[in-house]
This record gives sequence, structure tokens and C-alpha cells, in this order.
Amino acid sequence: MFDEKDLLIDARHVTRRFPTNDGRLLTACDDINLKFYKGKTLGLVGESGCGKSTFMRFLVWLDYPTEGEIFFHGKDITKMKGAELHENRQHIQMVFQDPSTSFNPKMKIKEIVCEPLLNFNRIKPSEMDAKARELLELVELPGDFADRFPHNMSGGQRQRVAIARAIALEPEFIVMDEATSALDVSVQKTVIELITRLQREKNIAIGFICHDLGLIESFAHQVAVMYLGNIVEVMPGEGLSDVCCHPYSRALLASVFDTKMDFTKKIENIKGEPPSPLDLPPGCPFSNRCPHCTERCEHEKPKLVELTPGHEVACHLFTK
Ligand SMILES: Nc1ncnc2c1ncn2[C@@H]1O[C@H](COP(=O)(O)OP(=O)(O)OP(=O)(O)O)[C@@H](O)[C@H]1O
Repeated sequence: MFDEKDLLIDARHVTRRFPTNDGRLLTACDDINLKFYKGKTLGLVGESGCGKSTFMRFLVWLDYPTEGEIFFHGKDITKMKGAELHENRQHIQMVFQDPSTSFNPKMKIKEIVCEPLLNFNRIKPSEMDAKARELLELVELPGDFADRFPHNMSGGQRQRVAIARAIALEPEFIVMDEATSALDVSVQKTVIELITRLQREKNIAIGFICHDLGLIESFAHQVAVMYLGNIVEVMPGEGLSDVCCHPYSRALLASVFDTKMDFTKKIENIKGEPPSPLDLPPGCPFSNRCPHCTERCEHEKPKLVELTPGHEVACHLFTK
């Protein structure tokens, strides 16, 4: 579906297990394979605790997988150290959910947005004012905000500052972890419009973590649905509601506000609780909640199989 020459990040067989105090292992990510392409957004959706943040944190060196490899321009980022790691950090940036907790309240906006540029000696301190203004205007904020402090801005404005800071180094890839979830719906829409405009202009690849399949459908080029540490479906973002077929994706889609206001559709509620990641079932991770569960599902874990180009699903309903 995407041109393989535009492949930017290729995560292969990525697994993360956390040891617990009582000597057991919690599997937060289980054999994840995902590809990120230049200038495209991959939305990663799933319920709280399914492993979305754990996976995305590997891409910005905030954590390391227990097994697997993550290739960026053909080099495994999980093995990078020293000067190579320092150099590559410039190319991958992150925007967090709530910038008020990630900004130093004592720093002016110009110091916040220019800090990465100063750290990498890309500008001199004397160039900070002009650069901050340029970056703020790029995210549609007045240049005068450069002298403000973060607490003198709204949540939406602070998130624009976080985006300005993230794009300052002209990265090739940005991880956005619930970057619009703390904003009200109208502000969320304008921030998404900003992100998509910057992506088009600068050809940035984005990994966007989100709870809301309805929101992600509106702008992601591909969407991966995660359940209990596993990717259960990968599909194109456009027209997602028509093609998505994994029983968990369908339930997730039905449980979000129906943006098309199609009240004729049957709402499938997700029953029960996900099993503990400390005690994964031997078969399909969704088997105990799935209305279509068969004996095979309880014993045999389904693999992701391609249904059509760009659409993969891990469900025995779709495999022979
Ligand atoms: N450092 C850690 N030590 C032990 N367990 C962890 C650690 N980090 C995450 N986990 C566990 O890994 C699982 C996945 O967590 P993660 O934060 O990745 O989920 P998530 O899908 O991003 O959730 P949310 O949307 O709430 O942020 C959870 O069961 C969590 O408790």
C-alpha cells in the first residue's frame, strides 16, 4: 500500500516483558511488527494498559525492548550508543499528552522551543529570539508569545508550543502520545489540522497514540489496533470503519461516539475484562471476551495475515 522506498522505521518482533516483584513476567508488548513510512501517520489505538506507550517509548530511547529490533534508515536503534545515539536523537522527537507537566514552568517559551537547537549547537544563544518567533509562527502562534511563560497560555496553545519544540530540529519522525486527548474537541480539531499541515510540508512520519478510533480515522494513513500487548489488526485509516473486521476493532469502533450518526448500526459492547498481562491466555488474547470465540481460539493464537494490501488481521474467523 505504501512505497517500500519510503519505509522509515521497521519494528520487527518487538517484545517487552517487565519483571514483577513476585518474580513473574508481565508481557506489555508481544512480538510487535510495525512499519512507519515517510510523511505518513500510523495511529496506534487500544484500551488503556494495552502497551501503546510501552511500544512508542522504544522509538525515542525512553525504554528498550527485551527482544526484537527497530530499524531506522536500516540501523537498529535499540543498539545505538554514544555519538551515533546522540546524532540520531535529533531525527526522532516526541510530543506528550500534557505539556504543562513536561515544560519547566520557570522557562520562557523561547527557551522551551529553542532548547533542543541549543543542545545540538544548531543555533547560537543570540539567535534564539528570532528562531523562537519563526517556530511559533509556524505553529500559528503570535511571535510575541516567545517571552511568555507556559502558565500564561491555554492548553491548546501549550500543545502548539510542544509541537514547535518537536519540529525545531526538523525531525523525520515524531511520536505523539495522546497529544490531543487533554484538549476540548474544537481545539483538538485545530491542533490535528496543524499537525497534518506540518506533516505535508515537512514530510514528517508520525506515530500517534490514541484511544479514539473515530478520531484517528479522520487523519491517520494507517491504523494499528493493539490488544493486551498484541497487534490484532492493521489497516488503512481512510474508510477504516468499512473494512475493520477484528471483533475487538469492531467493538472499539462501536463503543466510540458514532461520528456518522448512523444509529441503525448494531452496537456491539465489549463484554468482560481483559485478562491480566501477567497471565496471558494460550490462544487468542481476545478469546474470553469475543462473541465469536471457538475452541480453536482458546488454544491457538492467531497470526496476523494479509487480507488485502495494507490490511492485516489476527483472527481465526479470517484464516483457514
Ligand atoms: N515500567 C514498568 N514496569 C512494570 N510494568 C509496566 C511498566 N510500564 C508499563 N507497564 C505495564 O505494561 C502494560 C502496558 O502499559 P502501557 O502504559 O504501555 O499501556 P498504554 O496502552 O499506553 O496505556 P495508557 O493508554 O493508559 O497509557 C500495563 O500493564 C502496565 O502496567
